[in-house]
Amino acid sequence: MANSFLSIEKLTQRYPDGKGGEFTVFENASFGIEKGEFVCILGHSGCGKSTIMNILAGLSEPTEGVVKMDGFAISGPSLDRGVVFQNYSLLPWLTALKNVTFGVAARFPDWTKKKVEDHSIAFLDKVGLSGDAIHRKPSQLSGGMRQRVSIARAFANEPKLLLLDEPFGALDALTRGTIQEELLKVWSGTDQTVFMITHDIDEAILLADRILLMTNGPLARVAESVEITIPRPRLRTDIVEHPNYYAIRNHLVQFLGKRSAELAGQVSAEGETHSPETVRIDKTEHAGDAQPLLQAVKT
Ligand SMILES: Nc1ncnc2c1ncn2[C@@H]1O[C@H](COP(=O)(O)OP(=O)(O)OP(=O)(O)O)[C@@H](O)[C@H]1O
Repeated sequence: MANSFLSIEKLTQRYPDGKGGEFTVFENASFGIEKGEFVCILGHSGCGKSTIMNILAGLSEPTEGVVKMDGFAISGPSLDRGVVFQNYSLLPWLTALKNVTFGVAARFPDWTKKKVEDHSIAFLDKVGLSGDAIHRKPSQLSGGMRQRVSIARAFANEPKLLLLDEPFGALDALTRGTIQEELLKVWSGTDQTVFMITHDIDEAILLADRILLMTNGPLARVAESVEITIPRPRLRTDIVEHPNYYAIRNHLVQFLGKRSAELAGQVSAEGETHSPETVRIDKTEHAGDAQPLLQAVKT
């Protein structure tokens, strides 16, 4: 894990409790993410998902612990790490295209104006935006179109790590479904690593290689790492037919409905590290007859 592309080592976050003391959001959390992986994190409100994401983005410092990317400790924001929030955060005075070229030109200062523009147009096209729409300002676009611009902008900058904080939270279900598939399309052609917060179990199964499950806070922990044993490319309409789909889904629902509370609030022993347990659920014939339906292996 310490050799992973992204290595989260003994991360602890405490905040003042407003009564002169402090409370611990999570303690000694340790996990790794490999290059090119798409990892989603699921957990109840307040368990510390956004706190972890802000630390990975370099927007805030943990109370203790370190995050390393490519072996180097993260400190402060960097163009190597792109963030997409739920509220789009586009520059309102620029067109959709200019919102993308703005970042690309900063990231690749040696490129000609034409190269920057062609590259940006190609990424907008991948998320289904072309023609007139790319010359409109954010206020003239729908919520779904704005979020497409945010995603195109983040991928066009080619950061090593993309952090997505509930990017589809504000969208209606139909738009959400289309953009999820566009996101997969734009990601699958790259070796970019994605870490995404979502509250939507089906979205996480569709998108992720692995889902990290957090117990409830305070004193939350990343308890499990559930492998999504459904081959890619995945389509929303097809994956529900896969023999592993409902087995994985039920496991996630059980965790969030029950075990996230049962496992919550455990104080660590001095110096203890909390690494998630790997959970692999495979009901396909390739899994082998002798294999149990659910394997839980400590990493
Ligand atoms: N700057 C801060 N000062 C004090 N407490 C904070 C601060 N930021 C977050 N918290 C607290 O830390 C805990 C974790 O917050 P965080 O936003 O990371 O949770 P979350 O899992 O992302 O929740 P949600 O799913 O609702 O977005 C919460 O109890 C929150 O109130």
